[in-house]
Amino acid sequence: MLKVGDLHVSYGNVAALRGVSIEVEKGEIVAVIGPNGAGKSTLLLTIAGVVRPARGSVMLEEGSILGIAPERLVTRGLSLVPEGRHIFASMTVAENIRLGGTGRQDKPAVAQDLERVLAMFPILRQRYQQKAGQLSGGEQQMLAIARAIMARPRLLLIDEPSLGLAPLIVNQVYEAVAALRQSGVTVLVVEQNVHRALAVADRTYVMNSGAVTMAGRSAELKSAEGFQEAYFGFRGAKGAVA
Ligand SMILES: Nc1ncnc2c1ncn2[C@@H]1O[C@H](COP(=O)(O)OP(=O)(O)OP(=O)(O)O)[C@@H](O)[C@H]1O
Repeated sequence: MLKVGDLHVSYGNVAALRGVSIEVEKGEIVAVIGPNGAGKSTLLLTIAGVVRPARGSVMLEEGSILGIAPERLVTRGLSLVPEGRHIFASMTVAENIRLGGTGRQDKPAVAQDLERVLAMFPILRQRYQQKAGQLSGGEQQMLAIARAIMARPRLLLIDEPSLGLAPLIVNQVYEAVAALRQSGVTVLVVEQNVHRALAVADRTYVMNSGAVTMAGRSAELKSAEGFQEAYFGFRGAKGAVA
């Protein structure tokens, strides 16, 4: 579904990605974990066409998508839920959700998808006519995911869905992410919360200082030899990754 090869990205003289390669198979949930500043968001933003790499390749289903603008990538089946959600606070929940389907011609299917996201996030149905700015952080995260789903992505990129949310709300958000698999959406999620990422993802990449330092099946990764070093970049205290 997605093949990223040898990506190099710099912001001025800060090297954010130093030769990152990852692959995501159709139907998988794949996580990218790593500490602050590892380059996780930069990786997602580069795949989504927001940031231009100095070098490397990004292939979506065999075709290069490098240099294609984010709004055009949506029509190619790739949507991004950015960190910080970026919902429109002064618009209603309904208006925000409908924005995700803008540009789609298949109106009956849009109506079906609307029902699907409201079934997935019942709280959004309850808050349907409220201003999005009145929602809690967790509800806004759900709204951002719902809006992205309305574009019918085949590949959904999600940046730090648990950021700043209470554990109970994080559960709901992650239940929704897990449920996306049933609707045939492939997911690449960036997460600082190692426990959540490993619980939801089939496979996980560990990043540190702009490079992939470890990768494997999530179930095996946490207890794998060298995981602490891969995550922290040095031998961290045993059990330090929660
Ligand atoms: N717009 C920018 N301008 C300059 N440097 C940046 C910019 N965005 C990110 N960086 C730097 O690039 C590196 C990678 O940052 P990035 O946000 O991709 O990491 P991250 O793993 O997503 O971290 P976090 O979890 O804190 O968002 C860091 O050193 C960061 O300071």
